Amino acid sequence: MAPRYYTVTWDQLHRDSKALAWRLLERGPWQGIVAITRGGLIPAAIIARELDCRLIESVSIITYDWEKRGNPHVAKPPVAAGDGTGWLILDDLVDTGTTARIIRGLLPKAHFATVYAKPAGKPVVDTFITEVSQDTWILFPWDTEPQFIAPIAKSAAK
Ligand SMILES: O=P(O)(O)OC[C@H]1O[C@H](OP(=O)(O)OP(=O)(O)O)[C@H](O)[C@@H]1O
Ligand code: HPA
Ligand SMILES: [Mg+2]
Repeated sequence: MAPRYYTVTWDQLHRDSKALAWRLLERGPWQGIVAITRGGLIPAAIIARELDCRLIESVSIITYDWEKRGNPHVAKPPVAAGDGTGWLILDDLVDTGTTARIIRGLLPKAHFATVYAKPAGKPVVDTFITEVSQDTWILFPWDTEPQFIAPIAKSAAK
């Protein structure tokens, strides 16, 4: 288990993805978007809407089984983006940078952007919005649900 968690709500993810879209607008125009499944799909949908981009390619790179990192495996390479010239690659976050390095190898000329970044991944991402510390695990809204939490007075008394 990670020492600390950073919980991201749907509202916050929407706001942060729109903030990323503003930054990326200045860097365009874009031929199309490459979404890294699965985590990149929702930021990619939000940003595609803001940038008025309708051409979406997907790449499937499997690196983690929950918090456990394994050997990265490209389950689906890009087919439509050439060497990446003019294309925008989107993922939810960059952590160790492993996934980013693989996608950069596949699409060396593309611009790589994420909503969140940890320090080890910053050198391999071109644009991001929010940085969290390396020992923080980001909990995305699709991994959580609202639930009862004990009042502070009760939990502090233990
Ligand atoms: O910088 P890294 O250390 O490579 O970590 C970042 C990657 O890990 C997560 O994907 P994951 O492999 O968990 O797959 P998922 O998107 O399908 O959940 C996340 O969505 C990034 O793609
Ligand atoms: O902090 C994280 N949160 C969710 N998925 C991840 N995959 C790598 N790091 C993370
Ligand atoms: Mg992913």
